[in-house]
Amino acid sequence: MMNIVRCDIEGPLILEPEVFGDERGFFMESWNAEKFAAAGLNMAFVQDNHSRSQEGVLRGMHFQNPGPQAKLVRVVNGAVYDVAVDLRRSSPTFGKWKGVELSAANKRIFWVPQGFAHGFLTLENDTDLLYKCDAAYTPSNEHSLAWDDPEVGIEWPTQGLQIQLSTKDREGKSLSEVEAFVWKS
Ligand SMILES: Cc1cn([C@H]2C[C@H](O)[C@@H](COP(=O)(O)OP(=O)(O)O[C@H]3O[C@@H](C)C(=O)[C@@H](O)[C@H]3O)O2)c(=O)[nH]c1=O
Repeated sequence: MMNIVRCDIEGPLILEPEVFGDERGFFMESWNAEKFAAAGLNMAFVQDNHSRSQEGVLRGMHFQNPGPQAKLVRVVNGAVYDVAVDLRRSSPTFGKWKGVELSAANKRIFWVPQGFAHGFLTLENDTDLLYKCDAAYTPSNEHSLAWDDPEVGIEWPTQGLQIQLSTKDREGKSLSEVEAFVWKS
């Protein structure tokens, strides 16, 4: 049985799949349409992504609008601190964030619904992060919320890490600047 942990923000979920270990290694279902639908995750994925990052890489906080993407995120090598920021304009938790450690060891899967900005900080070298998306990548609709926006105030576990950002993410915007682009529902 998969364990489902709800968050204090309505929407994101932490999924803890059942892991079957034996002398060969382990087996787990990382996605099962019927079982995940029973948990309310009833969607058609259209894209699977894989990124590898070195320790201290911070990618985010990204969102698309129009064309919002829900994401099902997991780590198969290494570890990340993964964060979702609620950018649903009419949500009572607009601007609030949820962070969770995802690792090859804990095998947690993070469900980030549509209308959230998503990003992560890599805690180990050669961290492989896989995620499924329910809408295609459309770069012209993509926006970057600054990872360190003081109004959002994400508490990143940066201690001892040399943070590396893409050019795009160094130019991330503040919450008030991206507010014009967020999902209205
Ligand atoms: C995201 C993406 C990128 N690309 C290309 C564009 C670019 O040349 C190269 C690297 O893109 P980026 O710098 O945007 O990659 P990255 O910073 O890893 O972007 C990702 O960050 C995480 C936090 C997310 O949530 C994702 O949705 C996505 O935005 O890959 C695609 O072809 N398809 C895609 O779906």
